[in-house]
Amino acid sequence: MAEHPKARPARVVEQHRSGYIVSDGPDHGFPVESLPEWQRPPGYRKGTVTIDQRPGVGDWLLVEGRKAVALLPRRSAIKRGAAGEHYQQQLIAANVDTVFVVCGLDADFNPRRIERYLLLVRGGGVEPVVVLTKADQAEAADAEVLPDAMAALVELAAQGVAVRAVNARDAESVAALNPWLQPGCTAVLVGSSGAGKSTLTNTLLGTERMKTGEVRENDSRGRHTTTHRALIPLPTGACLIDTPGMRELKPTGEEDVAENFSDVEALAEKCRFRDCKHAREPGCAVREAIEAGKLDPQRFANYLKLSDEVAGAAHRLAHRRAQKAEEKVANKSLSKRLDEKYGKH
Ligand SMILES: Nc1nc2c(ncn2[C@@H]2O[C@H](COP(=O)(O)OP(=O)(O)OP(=O)(O)O)[C@@H](O)[C@H]2O)c(=O)[nH]1
Ligand SMILES: [Zn+2]
Repeated sequence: MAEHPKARPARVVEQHRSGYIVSDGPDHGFPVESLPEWQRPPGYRKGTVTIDQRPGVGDWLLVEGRKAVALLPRRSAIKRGAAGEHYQQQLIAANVDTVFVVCGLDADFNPRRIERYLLLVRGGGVEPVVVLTKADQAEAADAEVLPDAMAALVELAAQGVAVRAVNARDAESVAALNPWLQPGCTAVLVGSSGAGKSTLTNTLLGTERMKTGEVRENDSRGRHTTTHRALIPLPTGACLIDTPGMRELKPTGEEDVAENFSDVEALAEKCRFRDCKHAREPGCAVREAIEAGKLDPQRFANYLKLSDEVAGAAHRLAHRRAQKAEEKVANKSLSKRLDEKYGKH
C-alpha cells in the first residue's frame, strides 16, 4: 500500500477472458483493467506468468480508480495441474477457508473421486468438508444408500474430515453447512457436473441466482451450466465460490499423499521391510489388513494410483523449475556479455 498510496483493496469476484470483476462491498461489483501481464493468454511465452502472479477468484487486488495495480499475497490457494502436455498449474480459488467437496448420493457417488478431490484441495489452512447431496432421493429409493456411503467414507471421518448429507434443495437441510459459513469466511464448492453445486448455491442464497441443469435421464448428470467461477456474498455473511464442473483433476505435485492416506501409511510402517511394495513380500502389514477386511482394497489401489500421479507431477514440477533457473542464468550471462560488448544500456 506504501507503493500505491491512492489504491484501495478489492476482491476478485469474477474472472473472464477479458478481465476481472472486483468488489469492495456486498452489493458492488465493477470491472477493472488488469495489468498487461495478467492478460496474456496461457502459453504465451511459456512460463513467464505463473499462477502466483496472475489473480484468480478470491484474490485481493489493489485498485486505483478502474485499474488494478497489484495482487496482494494469498492466505491460501487451491490449485490443480492443468490439462495438456506441458506442466502448468491452474488456480481454482484463492483465500479460501473451507472447501465443500460436493458429491451426489446417486450414480455420481464415488469414494475414489472424493479421495482425489481431497488430495488436491487439502493443506495450507483449508478445511475440507464432504457434502453428499440428493440425500432425499437416496432415502426415498433405498434406506441403505446413506449408511453404505458413510461406511465407504469411514477413513475420512476418522481423519477428522466432516461429512454431511443434505437435500441441496431444502434450506433447513442445507443449514447443516452453517458452521463453515460464518461472517468473513470463504468457502468454495467443487464437484463434478450435476453434483448439485448450483442447487446448493441457490438454496444458500434463498434465490435463483444460478441456473441449474436438468438431469438427463439415463446418467443422472446435470448439463454443464456453470460457465465461470464467481464469488457470491451469502446472507450469512460468508463468501461462496462456485466452480464449473471439473472433469480433470490432475495433481500439481505439491500434494501430501501421506496426510490423506494416514491409515495406509501407518500400516506400511509395520511392514517387515522398510521398502515393502505391499505386493508379495512376507510380513506385509498392508496386505494383512486388506485380507482381514480392515483396509478397503479399492482405497489402497487409489492410494497407489494417486501416489504415482503426485510423484510424476512432482518430477515434472522439479524439471520445470530447473529449466526456469537455467533460463534465468542464461539470460543473465547473455545480458552481461552484451553489456561487455556494447556497454551498459
Ligand atoms: N432431489 C434433489 N435434487 C438435487 C439435489 N441436488 C441437486 N439436485 C438436482 O440435480 C441436478 C443437478 O444439479 P446442479 O445444481 O445443476 O449441479 P451442478 O453441480 O451445479 O452442475 P454444474 O453446474 O454442471 O457444475 C438439478 O436438477 C438439481 O435440481 C438434492 O439434494 N436433492
Ligand atoms: Zn507391505
